[in-house]
Amino acid sequence: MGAGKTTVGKLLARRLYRDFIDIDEEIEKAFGMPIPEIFNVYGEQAFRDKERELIKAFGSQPLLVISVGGGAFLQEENRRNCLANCTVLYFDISWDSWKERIHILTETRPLLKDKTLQEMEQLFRERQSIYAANHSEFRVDNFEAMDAADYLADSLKMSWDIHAPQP
Ligand SMILES: Nc1ncnc2c1ncn2[C@@H]1O[C@H](COP(=O)(O)OP(=O)(O)O)[C@@H](O)[C@H]1O
Ligand SMILES: O=C(O)C1=C[C@@H](OP(=O)(O)O)[C@@H](O)[C@H](O)C1
Ligand SMILES: [Mg+2]
Repeated sequence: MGAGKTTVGKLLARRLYRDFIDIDEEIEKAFGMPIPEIFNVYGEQAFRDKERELIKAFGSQPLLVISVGGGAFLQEENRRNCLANCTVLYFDISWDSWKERIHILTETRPLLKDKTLQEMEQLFRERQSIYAANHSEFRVDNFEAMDAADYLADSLKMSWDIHAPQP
């Protein structure tokens, strides 16, 4: 969480002339309230169930750029659906860079609320092996959001050119 998936995803979609879907935003629309409130009122499991349902629905639609929340890949079904139907880009960020962003994340990410820095680091490191299930990794540390979107759009276009079926 906080690696820039939503921010960069939105910009990338524009560069690729595709619609952008943020699964968290869709979950908020479905419950009619922001994520911290969903966690408070309905609990994390209800959030995860809706997340799974929406990833399955949007993930099978073509020509979208989709941002999923940082916890989505903890569910095997989400990993399976995304890897089968989508090109999965992992936004990798170093602990040192991420640490600098924590203060802008804590209000809106319930999983970071009331955690010590040490507990956050543990969560951060535990999750890295789960994110190894991807098609391509992108180290975000040294990129401004616009530059990240430019870089990813160019890389994707180049790989589509290379892998396009020959006439
Ligand atoms: N490349 C970047 N450089 C610096 N700050 C960024 C970058 N990408 C996103 N941010 C900032 O980090 C915060 C989290 O970004 P967000 O796109 O919501 O991440 P995610 O969807 O991965 O949780 C936002 O305040 C955003 O403005
Ligand atoms: O990592 C997580 O478990 C979560 C990440 C958040 O999305 P971002 O990765 O977009 O912050 C959001 O889905 C929710 O707060 C839970
Ligand atoms: Mg996001």
